[in-house]
Order: sequence, then structure tokens, then C-alpha cells
Amino acid sequence: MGTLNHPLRPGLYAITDNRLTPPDTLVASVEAALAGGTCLVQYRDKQSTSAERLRQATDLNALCQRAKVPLLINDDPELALRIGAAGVHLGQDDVTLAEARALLGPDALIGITCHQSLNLAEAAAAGGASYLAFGRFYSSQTKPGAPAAGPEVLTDARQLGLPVTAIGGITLSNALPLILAGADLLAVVGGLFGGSPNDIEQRARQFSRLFASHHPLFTTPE
Ligand SMILES: Cc1ncc(COP(=O)(O)OP(=O)(O)O)c(N)n1
Ligand SMILES: Cc1nc(C(=O)O)sc1CCOP(=O)(O)O
Ligand SMILES: [Mg+2]
Repeated sequence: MGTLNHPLRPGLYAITDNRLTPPDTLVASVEAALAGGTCLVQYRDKQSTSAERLRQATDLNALCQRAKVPLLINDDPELALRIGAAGVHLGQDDVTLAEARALLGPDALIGITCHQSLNLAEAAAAGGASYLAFGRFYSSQTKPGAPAAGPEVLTDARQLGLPVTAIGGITLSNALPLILAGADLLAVVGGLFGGSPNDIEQRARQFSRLFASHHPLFTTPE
């Protein structure tokens, strides 16, 4: 991961959720996650109105810029462009990588969902993706219907030379095998923002410690 020319650091990738990080607690929750060492944030909200999404994403972008942590917008390159976010995360049924890259430019971070498929990952890498996301690895309350994946795909995907992200049902108890299999980033919703809001910072710090102990390229932020 560190040999490539991109600003992604290995570590915890926090993803927001309308149910677990509702509008009134969104900023405080992400602030706590950042204080615990989160190194990438995704704003994912499939329920709010466009106006609400604009306001929330704008607030998060200011927070993430202060923390020098990239903010990605799920599904919506136009919102990312409008607020000056670092990039987007796109699934196989979303706007294409080529369209998003054309809109956002060469420096934008664009992550692509590859499920369990090295073929999808190869296509995403050839098309200029910034990272490859695989999952879901465990059962997920946030997205129960996501197709299942096994950790070997993380190991195999490392040959493509892009940061490898794991997602789906990840908690502090089941995260380590994914890091050991080759994940550079662990994308987490429920395992970070579920449970007591008072413990978000501590949970983020414990995820960060797992990376510090087990990922060869982990660095603490400046
Ligand atoms: C890091 C990361 N990986 C996968 C996804 C899922 O994206 P997608 O398949 O487009 O599904 P939705 O998130 O849009 O429901 C993700 N968001 N982030
Ligand atoms: C948004 C999403 N995408 C997935 C995939 O496998 O593509 S799993 C998932 C949900 C992640 O939330 P949690 O950490 O609560 O399981
Ligand atoms: Mg999507």
C-alpha cells in the first residue's frame, strides 16, 4: 500500500449510517471516530433529502479537513464535487468509475465495490480506482443482503497493487483475521457506531491499535 502514490493510510475506515449516526449526532460521532484514529470517512445516507445530505456532508467535510482525513461520499459524485470532498465510493450499480473520474478529476479518491470478485477488482484497477473494496465478510445488520466473501480474496487482491478494503459485519472481535489476510482498510458501520456513543472514540482507538500491531505500514497521524 505504501509504495503507491496516493494519500490513503492503512487503518479504520468509518462509514456513517442514518440509523446509527442520525443527523443530530452525526458530527459528534464522526468527531469521536476521528479522535480515535480513523483514517478515512464515508458519508453514506440513503434516506435524507438532498438538502439534508448537502448540509450533513458539508459539515462532515469541514470536520474531516480539519483532521486531515479524506471524506468520501457514497454513491454521489455530484455531491462530492459540490462540497469539495476527497472523492466517492461506488458500487457495481452506481455511476461508473469512468463517469466519476471524468467529473472529479485525477486526484479524486474513488473506491469500487468488488464483492468477492478478482475480475471486478482487475477491471476497477485498470479503470483507475483508488482502492478496491471486498465483502461482506461477516453478517451485517446494516446491509444484510450483501453477497458474502471470504478472506482469501483480500490476499489475492494484493497483487493488484491498490489498497484493499474489507467491509461487512466487522467488529473488534473479528477484525484481526482480515488484517492478517491483507486488508489495508477495515470499513465499519455497526462495529464502530453501534453501541454506546460514549465509546466510539475508544472503539476507534482499539481498531487503530490492531493496525498498529499487525499492519506493516501503519503510521500514526501527524
Ligand atoms: C468501503 C465500501 N465498500 C463497499 C460499499 C458498498 O457499496 P455499494 O455496493 O454501492 O452499496 P451501498 O453502500 O451503496 O449500499 C461501501 N459503501 N463502502
Ligand atoms: C455498506 C455495505 N456494503 C457491504 C458490501 O459487502 O458491499 S456490507 C455493508 C454494510 C457495512 O456495515 P456494517 O459494518 O454495519 O456491517
Ligand atoms: Mg452504492
